[in-house]
Amino acid sequence: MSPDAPAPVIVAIDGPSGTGKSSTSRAVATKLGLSYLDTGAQYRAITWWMLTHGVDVEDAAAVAAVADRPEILSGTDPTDPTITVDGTDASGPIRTQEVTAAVSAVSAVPEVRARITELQRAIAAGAPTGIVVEGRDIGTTVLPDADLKIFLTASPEARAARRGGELKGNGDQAVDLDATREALLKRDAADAGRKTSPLKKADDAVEVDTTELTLEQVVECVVTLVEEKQQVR
Ligand SMILES: Nc1ncnc2c1ncn2[C@@H]1O[C@H](COP(=O)(O)OP(=O)(O)O)[C@@H](O)[C@H]1O
Ligand SMILES: Nc1ccn([C@H]2C[C@H](O)[C@@H](COP(=O)(O)OP(=O)(O)O)O2)c(=O)n1
Repeated sequence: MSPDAPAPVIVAIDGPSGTGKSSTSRAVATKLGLSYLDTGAQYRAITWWMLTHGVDVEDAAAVAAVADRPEILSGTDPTDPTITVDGTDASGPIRTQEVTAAVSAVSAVPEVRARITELQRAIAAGAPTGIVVEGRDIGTTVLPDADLKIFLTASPEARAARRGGELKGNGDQAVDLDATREALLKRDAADAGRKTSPLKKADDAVEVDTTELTLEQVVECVVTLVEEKQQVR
């Protein structure tokens, strides 16, 4: 790195499902020329591997025993994020309902978290200009020294409507918003209730309630906060 290149900036964005973490993180990273890491995709990828290898995802010991087996690679270009498992593109299969229903159980297993956390820290340390990392425990556990921590929230109704919009976009005509809302809340409860590294706002995170904000407004807000941090460094 040249002597006057700015130090890499590390941004952690956490929050429950449907609060806008992925869309916000990708847009902020693109605008600021940073790398991007979707840690939920990594937990989904290891869950998909468990399901396709016949591992009982409710059996924590069985999951722990093979947690180091899958090779998970994340591409960190925010305009084209990729994920492969043992060399196979997993971007489609990790979004199925089957994986969504199993991911909280798999990601609660400490050996899974240790493995994935190590990958995440290595990726963040290797990002040349810095990185936006989004998930549930980035500000609290993975990158506690991040330059900026954001915790996104939104009402369950707004989050269900956003997810419902995505399902409709995928061709699903009969989206039941109540069922979507219940499924989101159930996953939030599992993610916030687990022992190891639960979903939680870091004490020094800035909380942004996105219920009444457009995506553009949220992105603008986070970009401004990153730029403020960069100026004082
Ligand atoms: N502030 C917002 N207002 C309206 N829709 C939004 C907003 N932020 C995100 N969305 C939309 O909501 C959906 C879920 O957003 P996403 O970024 O995947 O959330 P998360 O990563 O927190 O689960 C996407 O379709 C996205 O375009
Ligand atoms: N840092 C993280 C990121 C995700 N997880 C787990 C818990 C989440 O329910 C799943 C899926 O995360 P993902 O961000 O893909 O979820 P949604 O986009 O909200 O559907 O992974 C986690 O335990 N820790």
